[in-house]
Amino acid sequence: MTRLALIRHGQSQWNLENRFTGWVDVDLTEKGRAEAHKAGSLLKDTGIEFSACFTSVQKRAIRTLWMALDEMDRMWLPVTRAWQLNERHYGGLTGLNKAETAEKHGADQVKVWRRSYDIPPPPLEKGAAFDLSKDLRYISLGVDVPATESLKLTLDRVQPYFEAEIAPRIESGESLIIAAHGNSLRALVKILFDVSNDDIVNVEIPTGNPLLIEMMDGTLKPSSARYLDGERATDLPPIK
Ligand SMILES: O=C(O)[C@H](O)COP(=O)(O)O
Repeated sequence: MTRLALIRHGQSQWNLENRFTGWVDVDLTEKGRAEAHKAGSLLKDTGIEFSACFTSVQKRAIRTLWMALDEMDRMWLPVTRAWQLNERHYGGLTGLNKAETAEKHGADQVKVWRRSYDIPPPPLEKGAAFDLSKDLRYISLGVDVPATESLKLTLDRVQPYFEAEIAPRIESGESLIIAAHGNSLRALVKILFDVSNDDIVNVEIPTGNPLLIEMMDGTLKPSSARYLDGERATDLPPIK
């Protein structure tokens, strides 16, 4: 049986402050670190041997993976860091408080920006605060930092990477871990569970709670899926 474990990073400092984060490289809170440790403990209890891990180039996901692997006593596993697994870029909303933004623009508009499939937040102005186009990691990777991303634009960078680098290894029978972000994982869930553009609005990924997906051998088709921390589980799309 091939498994894929998806882990959204533990609570971040800006999750705690309820601020739109996107590509800003905030770290985990103490609660987020505890969530990462618990994620590792839950994965260890499954007894599953994973062969490799993938994460983003953002420290909240990288550190979550490190701490989970530490709990699993598997820190030696290969880890690939890919910008394609970064959180969705929140554009001009980056750094703003989500509640204040809802007061200013209306809760419905914020829900559209946060959870709709193809409507991006307003773009971030070049040179504005949180403009990461001069960030050394993206310059060294030759990445053109987006001004904003809808979930569709996020999926348009996640999917090719997943299909090129991760899917073939799952199809060959490897069990893998992906530690990433709320919206880059929503993109992956949309792909794996064939979720419609309308239904993806209702998919939420909890922090630091491994989503363990069992795949039909040799395929990318989920046969079962569950969050390992049942008390913090959110609704999953149906398996078709
Ligand atoms: O980027 C962020 O603000 C969070 O990591 C995800 O935010 P969201 O749940 O509002 O999409």
